[in-house]
Amino acid sequence: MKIVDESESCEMNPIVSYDRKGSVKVNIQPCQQQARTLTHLPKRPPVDIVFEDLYYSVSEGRKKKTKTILKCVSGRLYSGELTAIMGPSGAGKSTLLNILTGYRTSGMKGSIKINGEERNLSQFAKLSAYIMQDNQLHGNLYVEEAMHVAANLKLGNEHSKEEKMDVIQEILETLGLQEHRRTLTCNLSGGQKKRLSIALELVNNPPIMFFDEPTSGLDSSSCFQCVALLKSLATEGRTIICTIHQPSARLFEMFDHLYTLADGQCVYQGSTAQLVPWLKTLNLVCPSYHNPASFVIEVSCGEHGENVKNLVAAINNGKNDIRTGKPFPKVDLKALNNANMEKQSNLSQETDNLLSNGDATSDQPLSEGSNCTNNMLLAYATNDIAKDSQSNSDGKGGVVIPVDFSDNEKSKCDNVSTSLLDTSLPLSQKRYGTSEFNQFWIVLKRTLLFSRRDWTLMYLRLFAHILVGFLIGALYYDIGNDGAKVLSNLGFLFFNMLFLMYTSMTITILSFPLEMPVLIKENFNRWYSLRSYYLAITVSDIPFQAIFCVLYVSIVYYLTSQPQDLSRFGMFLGACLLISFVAQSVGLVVGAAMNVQNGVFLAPVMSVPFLLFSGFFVSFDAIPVYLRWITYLSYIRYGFEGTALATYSFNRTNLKCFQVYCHFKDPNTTLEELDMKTASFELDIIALIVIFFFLRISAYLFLRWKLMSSR
Ligand SMILES: Nc1ncnc2c1ncn2[C@@H]1O[C@H](COP(=O)(O)OP(=O)(O)OP(=O)(O)O)[C@@H](O)[C@H]1O
Repeated sequence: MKIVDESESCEMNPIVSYDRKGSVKVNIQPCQQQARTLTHLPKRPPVDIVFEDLYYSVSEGRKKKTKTILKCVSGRLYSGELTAIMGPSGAGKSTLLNILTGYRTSGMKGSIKINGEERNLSQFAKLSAYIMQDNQLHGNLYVEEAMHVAANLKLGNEHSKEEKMDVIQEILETLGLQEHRRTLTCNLSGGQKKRLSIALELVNNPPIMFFDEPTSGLDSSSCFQCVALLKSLATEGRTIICTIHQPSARLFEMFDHLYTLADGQCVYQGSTAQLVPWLKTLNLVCPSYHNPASFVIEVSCGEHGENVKNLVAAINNGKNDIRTGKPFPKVDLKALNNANMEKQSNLSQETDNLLSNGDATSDQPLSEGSNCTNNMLLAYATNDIAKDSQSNSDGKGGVVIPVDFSDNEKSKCDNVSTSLLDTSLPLSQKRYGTSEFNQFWIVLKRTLLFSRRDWTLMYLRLFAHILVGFLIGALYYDIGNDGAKVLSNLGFLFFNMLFLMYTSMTITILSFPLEMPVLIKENFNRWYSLRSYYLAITVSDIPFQAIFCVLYVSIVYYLTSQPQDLSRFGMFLGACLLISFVAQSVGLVVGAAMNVQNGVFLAPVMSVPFLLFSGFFVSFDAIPVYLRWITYLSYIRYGFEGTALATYSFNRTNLKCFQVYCHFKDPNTTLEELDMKTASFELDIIALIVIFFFLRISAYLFLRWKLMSSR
């Protein structure tokens, strides 16, 4: 008999035995899943993280009141261990994770050490990967393609194609994604997406991996698979840190190390196995059959009384570490409670005094140069117990809590295999896995692949340009050489600008807002530089827009009987193409600077003044002097002027006249009427090119700013 539990891919081995009476007993024992190791991955060093007195605050509200989120927490996260950061909602788990990853840096004080050295953010970024909560994947890629993109970007040209294939193959097999390699990412289940997110980051074997709520949205079986995967990554010598809400007892047991936060302070740090015994020493008895993870959250929420202060003090706000095989720090509970009560009453008075002065709040920031110990006074004034533990630890407050923070000895899991890892931290690693040109090329190919996959939009654009082209051609049919229909022809020229402007602009407004979450993740995890990404994205749509524009212009130019002269057609087309590209750039700027709602509203509205001052509605002379500067900014004006000059300037012969009198028979009359007699086509083109580059650079700067401000 063989029972296969597919959900966990683990065979169950039945052991059949017979008792004395001859009846059959079947014991089903779950087999140990064969731990697969990733052998093809590049070797990386094991990394331990120690953080001390981490303080983080944000400004809030109109009065810019400071809100303290992390209150001088300390902790240690070791390689080879799977660490869970737990705590009630709003305790500061994600904030701590964001700070440890280096994703958040402003407003933070304290020290973070990597293998005993102060963290160098740039160096650290090369060693770590941050897998965010929402998987942030490109839905239009097959699993295999997504892996190839990651491998090409992260492993660069130093590894051959075969080596990359081996790495991809091995990771996909290890993570159980091999059979889904030809599945589109958008069709993967939640658990598979999570595994793919991990697989993508595993390509360059980061020794530290951070996960924000890796089990959120997964069923219990997928949760188990996910945590089992994290555990196996840790067992291979990596430092795996994840935030998790409230794991089941089964999941909880799989973690090696637990770091629990409550209201921005550490209430427990140590082995998961030691949690219950440790809490017991503080008179917090976890009932039998009660999930220890739930119990510690309940305690942190205050459901079992006011224990948070005691816990923070006992664990010295993360400076103590409760480790299996090590004696507990000594805690004099009675003295601790007395000290708390005494200080509570003293502090209500202190708090009142401080608050009545009007400038001290619980969320007071640390002043420059001050340290956490100084700040404790303020924290203290608002019932923060952290200082108590510090003063107590030196034996003056009646509570004896040995601080073993300087103790670098640690008990690693016995089953950790660090054979895959080099032990030295590489000092001169490149910032990215491959050159910026390669990054540009890979991202460009990926973007073109998206366009190929999502042909609906391309067909729509093609259809719109051809349909509108024929519609305009029919409406203004054969008017281009008719002296009596010059005003209508000018209307046609203006409509061209309008149509090309809107079709180009609306497409690009959404480019960045839709890509932003993936961009944030990939850029933060050092897949590529923003410059390479930006160039690839902005270049990728230019050929399509050019083709659509050429098609549209050819149709309308021919049907409306504009001058049948190749050079005039070239000039006309040139001005139209530039208008398209400039309008694309406007869309990119708006998309980079604003969110979707504001952008979609503002981009067309912002274009209205440029349309008004294009020279079609009011000639330059008729515009009030103080408003004339707007015409210089109006790219529509340059486009309109360019097409008008291509049509009527350059010594065009008189138009045909089928009526008694045609006022605009002479093209010069039209140019005089438009105030374009002295206008220069070359200047119009130069102005459009300058505006194009100005907008493209602005879009890049806005995007960079948005990327920074999102962190
Ligand atoms: N930029 C910010 N401005 C104001 N408050 C913030 C900001 N970022 C975080 N906070 C506050 O800090 C506290 C901790 O937030 P954080 O997201 O770290 O909590 P969490 O423990 O991860 O919660 P959850 O489990 O619900 O995700 C919350 O009260 C949150 O409102």
